[in-house]
Amino acid sequence: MIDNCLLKERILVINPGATSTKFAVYDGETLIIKRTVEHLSAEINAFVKLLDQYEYRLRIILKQLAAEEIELSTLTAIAARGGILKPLKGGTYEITQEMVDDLREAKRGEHASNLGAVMAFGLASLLKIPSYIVDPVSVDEMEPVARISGLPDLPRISLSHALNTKAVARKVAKQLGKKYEEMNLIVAHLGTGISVTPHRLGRMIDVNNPKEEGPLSPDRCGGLPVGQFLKLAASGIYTFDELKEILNYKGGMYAYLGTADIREDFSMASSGNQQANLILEALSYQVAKEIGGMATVLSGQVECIILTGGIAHSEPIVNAIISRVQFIAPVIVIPGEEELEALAFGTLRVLQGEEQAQMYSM
Ligand SMILES: Nc1ncnc2c1ncn2[C@@H]1O[C@H](COP(=O)(O)OP(=O)(O)OP(=O)(O)O)[C@@H](O)[C@H]1O
Ligand SMILES: CCCC(=O)O
Repeated sequence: MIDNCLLKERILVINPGATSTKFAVYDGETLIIKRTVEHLSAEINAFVKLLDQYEYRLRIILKQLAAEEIELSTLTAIAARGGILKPLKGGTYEITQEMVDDLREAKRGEHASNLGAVMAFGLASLLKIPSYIVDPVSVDEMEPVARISGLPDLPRISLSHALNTKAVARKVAKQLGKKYEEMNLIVAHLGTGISVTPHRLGRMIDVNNPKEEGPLSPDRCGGLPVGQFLKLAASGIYTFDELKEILNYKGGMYAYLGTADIREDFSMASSGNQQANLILEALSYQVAKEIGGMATVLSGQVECIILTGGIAHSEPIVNAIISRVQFIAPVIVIPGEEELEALAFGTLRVLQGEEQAQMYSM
């Protein structure tokens, strides 16, 4: 039964992705609507900068809410996936003008999620209601030792799928009758980017930043042989921007096979494409290797390994990873992501006074 006081809050949740905008409306903990609007690449690519998509994406949401007869005046808060902000510990943060300014400037880099807080704040300001982000991609709970890279000028950076990672970790802890803050576990988020995180007693104490480390993913290179990359960068074949695009959007599986959709790779492999087969094998091999490394971060004290994200729908990939890592700990598979729910629940915890919203400041 739903607690009556939960019904007082109606939250609009916004999660902008690279090629889609997902949004939902929750009454308390109850999902009212959930929609994913896929954007045509011709439309999205027409915008020079990511933040230029603000009105285009917001208009789509408003049109859909009107079609569903959800009055904007009934909303009591807006939640959005937080972007590449300054390093923050996990939790729910009130969106402020300062946060929006940082995201607009993309001081720490561009990412589709940078749009989330900007859209939420813009609409919430008009409606005179609060807006929040939860566990943004820049959650940084790394131990000092994990920050060391090998070159003082280049510290390792904590960027990850923190929102989904923490949400599934909490969910599994609950299923096991424990608290997230009492467990040691590893979460591998297998999406368009891949991040593998060891969680110690509720903190993400290390992680591979998918933009520059770890396994190859559908469209990111992950870690590269750095000497060879240096020669490539100095060769003049590519401009700086082209190299950046390769690292972030045209690397990984896409670079080898021309698609970031793993289902297409499987159909190529099943029609006899040996390269497709090898790259699929490499993906599970590299994910397993990363999980093994993160198990050492937890000194082998791993209660469970969670596989999540879109690729966790793929049985062959999941089975290949499990066969290599099951000696470490039991593996639990939670395909897809729970980001909209995590945003709604994180916001609800604040609105109901269970948790205090943290303030973002430089
Ligand atoms: N049902 C499915 N079966 C197999 N693979 C799937 C399925 N759904 C999605 N995928 C694969 O998952 C990958 C995308 O994962 P996901 O949708 O989690 O990424 P995203 O949300 O775009 O990015 P990210 O998770 O990095 O923020 C793609 O390679 C896609 O082919
Ligand atoms: C920026 C961290 C998450 C991702 O790679 O998409």
